[in-house]
Amino acid sequence: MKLSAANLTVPGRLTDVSVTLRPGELTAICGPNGAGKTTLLRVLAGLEPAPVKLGETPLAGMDPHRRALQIGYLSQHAEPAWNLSVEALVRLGRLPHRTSRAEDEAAVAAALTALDCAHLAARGIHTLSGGERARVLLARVLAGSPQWILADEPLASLDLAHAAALLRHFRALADQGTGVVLVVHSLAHAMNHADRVIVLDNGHLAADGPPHAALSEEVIEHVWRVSARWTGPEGARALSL
Ligand SMILES: Nc1ncnc2c1ncn2[C@@H]1O[C@H](COP(=O)(O)OP(=O)(O)OP(=O)(O)O)[C@@H](O)[C@H]1O
Repeated sequence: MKLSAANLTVPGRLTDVSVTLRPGELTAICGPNGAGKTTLLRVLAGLEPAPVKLGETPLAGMDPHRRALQIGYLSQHAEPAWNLSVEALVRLGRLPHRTSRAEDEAAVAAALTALDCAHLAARGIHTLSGGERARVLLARVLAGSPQWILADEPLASLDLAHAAALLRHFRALADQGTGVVLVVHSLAHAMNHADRVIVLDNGHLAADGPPHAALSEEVIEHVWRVSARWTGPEGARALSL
């Protein structure tokens, strides 16, 4: 089912933004600081009142339990209040499901493994490094096996190897039909790994399309006010400033 918003306006934050996101695609949302990326992601996750639809059903009227099964959201500044063990925290991702204990445990184990967190399972979340904590919080989202994953800067605190592994995992999920929507600041990540890029500029939709078009040098100059050149082969492009 598509996730769509038509003529979305959040006063002072988004102006007349229309997007239709498709399952099975990896979509990157890019834009300068304050452009409205987090606001758009939160709205698409149903966390702020707005005319967003999943298929033909308005998110606002959807049963919260059903919505939680469909949409997994990772906040940019998630900070668990309690020092739960990593395993207990990731298990919270199973809360919307009414499945057997064995199924839940299998999903938790798979999510921990996918994010390279299995060795941290018994640790308290407050004892982890920033990057480890970021991986665990994303593992919690993955454990819920949502149809849509909306993640706000999931790569921001990951080292090179974990970022590469996570991008491969997102690609595999998208190829299996999950809708993956990521806020990213690295335009090279968006260019090389996304199927589609949405560019926001000061609350407005500046571009929406395949990466080579949405992140053309002209768009980058216009939106980021930076003169930059793409170099290197397709799939491994680098941005030279
Ligand atoms: N709760 C709020 N109330 C009022 N204004 C807000 C609120 N949250 C964000 N804003 C403003 O809305 C604009 C968009 O913010 P948003 O967090 O969506 O930007 P962003 O593109 O995610 O930025 P960044 O790259 O810095 O994380 C900014 O000008 C911000 O100051």
